[in-house]
Amino acid sequence: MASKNQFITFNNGQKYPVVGFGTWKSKPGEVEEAVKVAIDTGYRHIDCAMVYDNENEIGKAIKEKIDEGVVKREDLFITSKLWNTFHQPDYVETVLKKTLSNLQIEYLDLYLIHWPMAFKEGKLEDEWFPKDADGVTLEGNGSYIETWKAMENLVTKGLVKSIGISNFNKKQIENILSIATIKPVVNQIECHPYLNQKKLKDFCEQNNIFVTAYSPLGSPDRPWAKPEDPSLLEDPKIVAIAKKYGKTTAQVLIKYQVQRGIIVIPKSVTKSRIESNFDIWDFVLEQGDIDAIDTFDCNGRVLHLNWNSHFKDYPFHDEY
Ligand SMILES: NC(=O)C1=CN([C@@H]2O[C@H](COP(=O)(O)OP(=O)(O)OC[C@H]3O[C@@H](n4cnc5c(N)ncnc54)[C@H](OP(=O)(O)O)[C@@H]3O)[C@@H](O)[C@H]2O)C=CC1
Ligand SMILES: CC(=O)C(C)=O
Repeated sequence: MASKNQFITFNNGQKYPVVGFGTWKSKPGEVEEAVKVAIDTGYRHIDCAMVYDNENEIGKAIKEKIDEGVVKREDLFITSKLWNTFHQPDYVETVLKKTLSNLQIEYLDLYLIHWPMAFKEGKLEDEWFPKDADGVTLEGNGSYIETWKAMENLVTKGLVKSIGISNFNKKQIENILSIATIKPVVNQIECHPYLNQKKLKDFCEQNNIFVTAYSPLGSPDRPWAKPEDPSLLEDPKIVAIAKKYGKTTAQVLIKYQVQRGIIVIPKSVTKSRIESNFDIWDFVLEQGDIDAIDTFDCNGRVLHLNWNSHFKDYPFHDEY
């Protein structure tokens, strides 16, 4: 199994592995083993979030691999995200420290504001999705601008190496850039052939911000998926391209992002898939195939969280 990876360089000089390992929906009981397999396979970039409710187990896997001597802490690139109930600036450091303690590490390589929108402010023991009696998600007073200032303090204190954003649209990025002392290094967004994010990617690149593609395989295990939804992994056009290279559709979907200069974080808890998703270094998609895949865009967003579309900072009303 090839264990090489490509690295990109953020606007602050930090190098980061292009292919990372997703952990949303990886359940306690399976995620520890999955992260160990990932590290053994050669992944060094692990994408976490407090809201995934599994950082404790990921921390155990990381500690075990460091204790075994398989990796050193400085070989790993660990990302986590500040959840929407924690946009109050005074609380940001406390929440980050809880993530560090769950992951059993002293610093994060990258910390993201998970969404621009603020939910009703909470504490660590509270609900991740606070709702009223009718089940409607409650908006908070937090502002991502104030949150960003608190994120900058984490860099100054050495608790995180880089900071970034996730699910931000163009206008929201402009708002951050207009007040930032420390600029975001990435915007982590949904990105795959059905939603290739060309315009937002171009805008991010013009501002020296990398895009990280989440749900690069179309997130088939998202909790709200319906049997009749289109399946990216089984799309005959992508299957045909995969056959041409003798690769799996997942390998083509991952390599498509790498060749576009996009960081990509596929998730799996299946050993053979964890390994094959990382085994993408021995082929190059021809430009004609990349151009063809670019035409599959159909604004096919799967992670719209549209039950929050009444929030002032809901990001998906704008074109991009
Ligand atoms: N910032 C944000 O708001 C968000 C961030 N993310 C991050 O991005 C990561 C990836 O996105 P995610 O939504 O999980 O979905 P992905 O697009 O990575 O798809 C994961 C699904 O694909 C399956 N799969 C993985 N590899 C293969 C393969 N080779 N062949 C067939 N099926 C495969 C997995 O199954 P199995 O596990 O059973 O092998 C799982 O069901 C997340 O885990 C998370 O870390 C995701 C959503 C939002
Ligand atoms: C999966 C995820 O990151 C969400 C729902 O924000």
